[in-house]
This record gives sequence, structure tokens and C-alpha cells, in this order.
Amino acid sequence: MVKLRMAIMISGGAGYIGSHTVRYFLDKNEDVIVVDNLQTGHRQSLAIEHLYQIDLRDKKELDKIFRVHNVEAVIHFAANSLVSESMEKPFEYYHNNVYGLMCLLDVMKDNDVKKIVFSSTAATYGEPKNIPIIEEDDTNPTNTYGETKLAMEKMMKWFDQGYDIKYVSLRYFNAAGAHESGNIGEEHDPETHLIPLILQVPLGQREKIFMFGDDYSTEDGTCVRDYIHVMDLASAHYLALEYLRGNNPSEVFNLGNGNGYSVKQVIDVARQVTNNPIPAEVKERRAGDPAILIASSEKAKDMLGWEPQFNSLEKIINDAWRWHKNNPEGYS
Ligand SMILES: NC(=O)c1ccc[n+]([C@@H]2O[C@H](COP(=O)([O-])OP(=O)(O)OC[C@H]3O[C@@H](n4cnc5c(N)ncnc54)[C@H](O)[C@@H]3O)[C@@H](O)[C@H]2O)c1
Ligand SMILES: O=c1ccn([C@@H]2O[C@H](COP(=O)(O)OP(=O)(O)O[C@H]3O[C@H](CO)[C@H](O)[C@H](O)[C@H]3O)[C@@H](O)[C@H]2O)c(=O)[nH]1
Repeated sequence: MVKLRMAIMISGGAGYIGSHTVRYFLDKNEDVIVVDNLQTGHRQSLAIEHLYQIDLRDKKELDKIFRVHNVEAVIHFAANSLVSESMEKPFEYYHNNVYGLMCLLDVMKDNDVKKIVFSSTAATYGEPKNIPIIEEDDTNPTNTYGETKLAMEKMMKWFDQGYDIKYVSLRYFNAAGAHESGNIGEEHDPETHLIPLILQVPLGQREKIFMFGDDYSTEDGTCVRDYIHVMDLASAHYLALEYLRGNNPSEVFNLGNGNGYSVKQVIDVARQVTNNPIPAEVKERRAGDPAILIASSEKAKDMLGWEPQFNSLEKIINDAWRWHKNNPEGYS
């Protein structure tokens, strides 16, 4: 069988963060193949030759792909990732996230692939004791989603011990924004994330935005989050791959921009960016929301040389707005 040039396999590459990372890797002249079952991803978000529509848990098919392509490393985005859904469907979350990774690592082991960059989450920490959160802080997830991601991190630790598969786990905070071109962006159905929901108001797709609670112990009473531009996440994945290429040990890194913004502040910036009044109404708290989540990303800066380029909230919302304005119906 003829093996092709060494490739980076991106699982979940047709999803929101995955498609932006594919774009970044192509700009870096990497050979990329994508494996995605398209359960939430979009074929139209990708302009690449090799998109395989298969489920990671189909080990036989996955193995075939690894045998044809000379896979150097895996960037693993594919997962179920909605917090509230995870509380109602723990079986699906354990099956897709934990068992899915187990299948992937097994195929990597069989094909002698020794590097994986993994999408983890701030949800592994649960309710934080300290702000900003550092990687050594306790991990006590408060939902099934975060628990599955923590289990996946632990699984990779033991696969490193047993099979020498090195990993970098990237715990992202709130991914937001879109590629500057405005031709790829975020489209989830149902949408649950704050910024795309706010932007549905100026698009005429919803009347107002609900703010989930204004009685938190924060400056204006609404929850504070650390929004990180999706292209800054993409560059961190590239640096994580370079780190593994340098034969460095497995590591865990937070990725945020270090600035917290309240729900009210996000809505205010969106009003300025879109020049729209965006009516907002307070509703009861959403279960499981910590008051404040802000990352310390010092470790990623020190060890990966990562510097977020787009850390102003105006820039993040402006890029998201360009995508949504150009594509009000998303990829369809
Ligand atoms: N969006 C955020 O704010 C955020 C924050 C922290 C972590 N994450 C993590 O980042 C990753 C990507 O998130 P996203 O927002 O881009 O999600 P997304 O749903 O847009 O992308 C996930 C992709 O994985 C694919 N997929 C899922 N299960 C699969 C399977 N079994 N086999 C093959 N493909 C499969 C989906 O079709 C989709 O294209 C996820 O692992 C998520 O948990 C996201
Ligand atoms: O209509 C809405 C939607 C959200 N919010 C609030 O806006 C903030 C951000 O909510 P998102 O749903 O956009 O994001 P989360 O912080 O809940 O979750 C995100 O970040 C987490 C880690 O911080 C996980 O990684 C998760 O996968 C990812 O979606 C929260 O305080 C939420 O209560 C509202 O007030 N109104």
C-alpha cells in the first residue's frame, strides 16, 4: 500500500474550533486530514481534500485511514460538549468522549502514532477556589461533561506510561469569535453560547437576550468569563504540536486571555459593535454556572511561547459579527 506524505489528523475538524484550527494549520503548510462524523460539524467549513465522514468509535474504519495516511500526530477535538445536555445524557457523553478517546488511542498505538493534542476545558476545575485559575488547582467538575474531559486527561496519562503516547491537554475557557475572513465561524444547533445568542438579536432572529442571574458576587452581579479568540486557540494547538515535536513530556495548559468580562459587559460591547440596542432581560440563574472563571495562561506563555493576538473583546465580537452578518443562516 502506498503511504502518503506525513499528515496531521484532526478529529472533529469540521466543528467550530476544529475548522479554524484546520485553516491555521493549512496556512502553516501542514498536511491535514479530518475525521468527523458531522454530528455537529459542517462539511462546508472545510476546503480540504481529505475529509473522512466516520465515527471515531468505528475502530476498523479509523484504522484504515491511519494505514493509508502517514499520521504523524492527532489533534483531538471530536466530542459532545454541552454542559446541560451532559447532565441528561451521561451515557452518551461517556460513550462518545471517554470511549471515543479510548478507540482513538488504541488505533494510534497500533499505528505507532505518539503525539496527541487534546481539547480539554475549564469545566474540569468546577467551582474555582482561586482566581485566576492555575493548572495545579483542584479539579472537581460539577457536571458530566467536565468529568468526562477529566477522565480523558487521566486516560492519556496512563497511555503515556504504558505506550509512550505523549499528550498536550489544552484547557480552554470560553471560545469565541471567528476567522477574520468572515467565511468560517460558529454554528451550533441548538446554540447555547452567549456571544452568538446575543448576535441573533441584531440579526432579527431573536427579540432579546436573557441574562442568567444578576445576583452573583461580581461587580455588576452577572457571571464573569474569560473569552478567548478562536484563532488564538488555533495558534496554541500549533505550538502544542511543535512542543511535542521537540520530544517534550506530556503537559496540561490553560488557555484564556486572562481578562474577565461580565455578561452585561459582553452585551454592552455587542451593542457598540453592532450599533443595535440589543434588549436584555434578567432571568433566573442557570444551574451549575460558577460566578467567575478566569484563566492564568502563564504556563502556556512560558512553555509554549504562546501569545494571544486578539484579546480585546471588541475584536472578538467584531469578528463573530462579521461571520454572522455575512452568513445569517450559518453554513446552510
Ligand atoms: N466551544 C467552547 O467554548 C469550548 C470550550 C472548552 C472546550 N471545548 C472543546 O473543544 C472541542 C471542540 O468544540 P467545538 O465548540 O468546536 O464543538 P463542535 O461541536 O463544533 O465540534 C465538535 C466536532 O466533533 C465532531 N464529532 C463529535 N463526536 C464525534 C465522533 N464520535 N466521531 C467523529 N467526529 C465527532 C462533530 O461532528 C463536530 O464537528 C470539544 O472537544 C469541546 O469539548 C470547547
Ligand atoms: O443566553 C445566555 C447564555 C449564556 N449566558 C451566560 O453567559 C456566560 C457564558 O455562557 P456560555 O454558555 O457561553 O459558556 P459557558 O461559560 O457556560 O461554557 C463554556 O465554557 C466552559 C468552560 O468555561 C466549557 O468549556 C463549555 O464547554 C463552554 O461552552 C454564562 O455565565 C451564562 O450563564 C447568559 O446569561 N445568557
